[in-house]
Amino acid sequence: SVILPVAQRGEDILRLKAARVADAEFNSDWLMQLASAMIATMLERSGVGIAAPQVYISKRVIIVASRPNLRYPDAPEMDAVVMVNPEILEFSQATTLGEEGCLSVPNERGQVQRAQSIKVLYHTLTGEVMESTFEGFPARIVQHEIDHLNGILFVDRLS
Ligand SMILES: O=C(CSC(=O)[C@H](Cc1ccccc1)CC(F)(F)F)c1ccccc1
Ligand SMILES: [Zn+2]
Repeated sequence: SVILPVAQRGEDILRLKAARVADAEFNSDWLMQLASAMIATMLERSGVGIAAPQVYISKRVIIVASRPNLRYPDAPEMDAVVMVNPEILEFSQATTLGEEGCLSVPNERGQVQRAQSIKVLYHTLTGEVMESTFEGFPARIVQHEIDHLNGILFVDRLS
């Protein structure tokens, strides 16, 4: 499906606080098409996540799709999870330092401190409310993507 352009560091869209998806938008063709275009764009750029502001849509939608990779060889293989209006309800006290990269900050990698596990409340594309716990690399991706919804880039958090 559609591959979208990805905003790069320095573009204002990446620094905005994204708007919540309105109830009327759930189950809409618009939201479905946005999610599938985000997934296609993420896969094309071989990412493990992506946030709507990165494709110039300032709305609170993220995709999380962990897979084993060079840096995290034992990362779980996950089907892409679409999270609408995600909120982190709990952060573990335990944190881990781990390498991150970003499709909006090419050619840069860095060590970021993140909570080892988190409890997230989010809506599915159909508006169903989900509450899930994530650990390790998937938890890291969720925190990285929710940062994008709040105008934060991983380079702002380099240790
Ligand atoms: O697949 C990537 C490319 S960067 C990436 O997939 C970002 C997600 C991400 C990678 C690594 C840690 C946390 C989040 C995607 C972004 F920028 F749209 F959010 C990768 C980079 C470093 C470590 C492991 C994997
Ligand atoms: Zn990023």
